[in-house]
Amino acid sequence: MKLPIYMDYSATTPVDPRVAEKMIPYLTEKFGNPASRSHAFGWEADEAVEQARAQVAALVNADPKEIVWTSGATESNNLAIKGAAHFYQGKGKHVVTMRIEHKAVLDTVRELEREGFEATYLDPEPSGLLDLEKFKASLRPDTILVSVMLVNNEIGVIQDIAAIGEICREKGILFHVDAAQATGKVEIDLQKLKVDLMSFSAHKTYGPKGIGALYVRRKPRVRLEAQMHGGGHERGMRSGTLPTHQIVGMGEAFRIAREEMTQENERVRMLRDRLLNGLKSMEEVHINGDMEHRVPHNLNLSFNFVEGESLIMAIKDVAVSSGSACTSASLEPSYVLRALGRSDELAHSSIRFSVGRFTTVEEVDYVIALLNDKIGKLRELSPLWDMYKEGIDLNTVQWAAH
Ligand SMILES: Cc1ncc(COP(=O)(O)O)c(C=O)c1O
Repeated sequence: MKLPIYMDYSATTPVDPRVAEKMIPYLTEKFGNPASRSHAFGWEADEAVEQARAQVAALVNADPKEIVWTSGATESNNLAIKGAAHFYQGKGKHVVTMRIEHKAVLDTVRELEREGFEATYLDPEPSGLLDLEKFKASLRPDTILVSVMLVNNEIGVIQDIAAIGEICREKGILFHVDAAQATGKVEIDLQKLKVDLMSFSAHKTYGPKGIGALYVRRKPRVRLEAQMHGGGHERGMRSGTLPTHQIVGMGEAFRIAREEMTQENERVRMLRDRLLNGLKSMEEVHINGDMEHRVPHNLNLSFNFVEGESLIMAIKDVAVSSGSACTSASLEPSYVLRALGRSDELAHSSIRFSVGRFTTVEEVDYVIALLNDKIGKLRELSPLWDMYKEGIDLNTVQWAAH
């Protein structure tokens, strides 16, 4: 078995070798600009772009004409939220989202607030799920847009976007969904869902980085104000020469996802559940987020009485994400876990494990053994752990002020 072990598939995935193989000719001999309408190089590239558009549309049961290429889910979220808010601002200036959205949504909504829009950030239930009654109560006559993610990147919880969409449609409010973490994990049927805008990214689904797409509903038609101005590509919604090789990669990655999703989810769920069983036999291990409404590859655990930074250092041969300060750009413990009502301590001691297509049983068993060993050792160094083991209620202890 090769070290380090990769268990951070929610951060990014390797490009599937089948995807890479399809991309290479479009970097070399098939290098034409898909916007060149007057010669065979352009036609060849354009054909590949349109085939990929159909492959992306097929995974989510959309019309290929509803797919707009972008540089990734960050750009798709920006285009959807700012594009819709700017276009429809005459109807109202209120936007609703959730506190556990990805920063690509939260910071975009904050930007709208700076422009004079108003925003409501809904808290999830402790499970991570949105309470539909609280959601309904947040809507106002001037609400023009709701943005709720399908799958949360930290805790893997799946929101009920079918129900949220019904409520939005009934009230004539546009509904945007960030589905960056959902493709290949969750069935998405845009013929059935009342979703108007949906963001996708290739690199979370075994495609290349730097390419994504935005679904823009045609019936009823959704309009957007462009955020990138130029040659009028993508029906004026997103200018810029299309990166054919990246697009071909995304198309092939989504084709594979559609074909292999059922078996892959089964295998990945088995690995995730094996990991959970091997870790939860330890004391004071807390699961973050609902386990029932959750993608099969994600596990987010807090290891009480262990400092997140020390744990990450102790298991440096295993690539995972931490809800703790020093491994992320911000100094705060995970805002997602805090929004679930987790204490700072538990948020700091959290680890997100995300397994995937190339994870093996051997790797899972190695990680289980390593964590059991290291957590045992780290806890031996913790005075709080000693007190807990002696049966002292830590909530009643008077700590000295510093
Ligand atoms: C839920 C979610 N939205 C958006 C993004 C940003 O996607 P991209 O890296 O394609 O810009 C990510 C990835 O980190 C994500 O997990």
